[in-house]
Amino acid sequence: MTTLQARDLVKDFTVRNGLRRTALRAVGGVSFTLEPGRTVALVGESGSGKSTIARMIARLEKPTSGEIVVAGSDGTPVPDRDYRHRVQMVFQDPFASLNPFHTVEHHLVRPLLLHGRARGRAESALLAEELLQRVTLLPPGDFLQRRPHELSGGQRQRVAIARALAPGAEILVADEPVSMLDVSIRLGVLKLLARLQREENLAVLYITHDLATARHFSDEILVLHRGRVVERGPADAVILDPRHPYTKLLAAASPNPDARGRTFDAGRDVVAEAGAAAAYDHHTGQWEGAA
Ligand SMILES: Nc1ncnc2c1ncn2[C@@H]1O[C@H](COP(=O)(O)OP(=O)(O)OP(=O)(O)O)[C@@H](O)[C@H]1O
Repeated sequence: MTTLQARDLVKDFTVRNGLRRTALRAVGGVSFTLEPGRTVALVGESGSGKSTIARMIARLEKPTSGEIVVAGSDGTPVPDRDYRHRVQMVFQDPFASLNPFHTVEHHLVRPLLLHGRARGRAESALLAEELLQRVTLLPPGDFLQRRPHELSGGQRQRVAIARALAPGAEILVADEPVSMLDVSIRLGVLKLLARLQREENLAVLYITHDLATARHFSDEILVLHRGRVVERGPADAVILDPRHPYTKLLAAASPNPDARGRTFDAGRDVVAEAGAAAAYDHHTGQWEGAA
């Protein structure tokens, strides 16, 4: 099985400010490990650097410094050409990530052939059916010839997950995979990811701004603020007993009681605590009163 280590990842972007160009540090030294059968959640507000980390893991963006090492079960790094088989991404927008002109079968057969998982049409058609079974689009025969506009948002996201699995992925990076779906179908897609992680021993990086689902669907949580990890630990501990003022603030601001941890139990005290702790000094980059 495959393990991924992100070590001290840094990403700087150059941004134009009128005529001037300035450097923006989107990710400032983030490290974590993705292991088979475990989910790590990256949580943080918009702009905290979550997607940039996902894009670096998926090799859509090059780190400014730091490294990402993917190793097989014997601990040796996998060759570069294997990286893309093993590490795949599920994007936020299932409407944009599928090609409206192609059938579901095409979306699955293409990576199967491209990554050498199937030889020829018959084998790839069979494997495409198997992939649809794994993401519970049943019976597969009902879905193979459909085009994206003939699917619901949840069904599209299942196709996107099946496509990510097609190359033989063992590490899935899911970047806000349900935030664009109807609330009523979000849970189904998250449960599917959890089942795949459990039954197929996948390593999952779950990126979200939703603390409640991070708590329920991950083993470890990393809280990101301005590109840095301000708190990390076992999911329940981070949500139920947050130490860092920023985590407390996020938890207190969450509309979902499940994510509020002590706030949910202790009512106004912790909200007040979070409010008082929300003193971020933009000049020093420090949080006042951090525990
Ligand atoms: N290509 C880019 N060029 C310049 N700046 C960028 C680029 N991509 C991201 N940024 C900046 O890097 C910072 C982190 O952005 P990122 O998209 O990683 O955050 P995020 O936590 O994923 O936010 P969201 O939830 O809104 O996607 C932001 O300030 C963003 O404006």
